[in-house]
Amino acid sequence: MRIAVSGGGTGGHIYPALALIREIKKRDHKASFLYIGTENGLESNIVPREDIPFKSIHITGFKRKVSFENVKTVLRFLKGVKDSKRILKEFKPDVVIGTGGYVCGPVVYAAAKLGIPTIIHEQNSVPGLTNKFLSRYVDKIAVCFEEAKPFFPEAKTVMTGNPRASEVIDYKGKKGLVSLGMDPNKKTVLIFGGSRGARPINNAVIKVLAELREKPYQILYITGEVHYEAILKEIELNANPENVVIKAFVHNMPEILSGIDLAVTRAGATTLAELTALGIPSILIPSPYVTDNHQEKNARALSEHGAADIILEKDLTGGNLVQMMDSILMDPVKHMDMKQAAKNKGVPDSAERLYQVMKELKKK
Ligand SMILES: CC(=O)N[C@H]1[C@@H](OP(=O)(O)OP(=O)(O)OC[C@H]2O[C@@H](n3ccc(=O)[nH]c3=O)[C@H](O)[C@@H]2O)O[C@H](CO)[C@@H](O)[C@@H]1O
Repeated sequence: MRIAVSGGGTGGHIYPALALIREIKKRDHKASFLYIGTENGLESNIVPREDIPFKSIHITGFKRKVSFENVKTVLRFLKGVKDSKRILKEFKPDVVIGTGGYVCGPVVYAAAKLGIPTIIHEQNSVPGLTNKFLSRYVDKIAVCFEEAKPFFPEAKTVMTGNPRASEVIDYKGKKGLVSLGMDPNKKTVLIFGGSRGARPINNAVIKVLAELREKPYQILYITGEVHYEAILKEIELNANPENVVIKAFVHNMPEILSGIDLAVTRAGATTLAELTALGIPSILIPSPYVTDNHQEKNARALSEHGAADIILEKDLTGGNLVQMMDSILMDPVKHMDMKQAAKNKGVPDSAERLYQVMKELKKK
């Protein structure tokens, strides 16, 4: 099968696409792939590491307010459609799949207009603008939350889950933590603010760094690439406790996740798919800056089942974060219950489900 994939901007849209490609490679050795992204999204850094052919188009997202920028965006969209058509005609895919981010708009729209079978993958409980727009033109819409279904035409929509769930369950043990110099015999908390990091989470963590030194657990704290240098400068004064390892970004997240006991994070949908597939309890601090507040809805879909605790950003302090981490890690019964509840929400066979949808589309 020849498959063109498009998804970008942030990790939450890129990693599901890569996980799907990885799954298909295992099952169809002859499959070939083309990834279409932008030069300024995280995809231009992440995808080439995976040895997948990468082409870029130039496109920007719509501003929600009326502005002249939007006129330029429409022009760029039309140019993006033209460029996508040229790339697609050359590659001749059997199926085109979009995994979110505004780059998918022109690519998947162009594919639909060329009569190529198309799918969009919506990771969130509330769809973004691009997927709402594309849902009219595509053949299938794959979703990860029951809550997302009502936003799309029923006949086209299918529940697959997020392929990243299938990728992370292939990793076992604490090799990833040990490679960072961490102790495999200690309980571990992973703190990160999604794929780009989150300043409010960083602010809260920095304030309690010294206090964390006394804890019987260790912490892997990922700041996000753009915040890293500033954070290091800020904590020079406090000195970094030995049980806290600080990184800007890790490229081997599945290897890390298999070894952790608790995650403190934003409520990005791909992160949640990973945590639930592995049955990892979490403290979620949803970003309030996303479309339709979808992260809080993602988070509630877990917390309502006991799989996660939520701290809203407006209530976040270093103090209540540490208190909540302690209350989960120091209470084995609560920890076990949350693990089980998280696992119950996981969809570990997502990649296979999505691949089936693609195969059926190709047959038609
Ligand atoms: C601000 C914004 O618009 N965020 C959206 C974006 O989030 P974002 O890109 O942060 O997405 P997620 O939290 O869903 O996924 C982050 C991904 O990056 C990986 N990772 C993270 C840190 C690191 O050091 N290494 C690493 O590999 C995680 O394991 C995960 O696979 O896409 C998500 C999925 O559509 C949405 O739910 C989020 O609302």
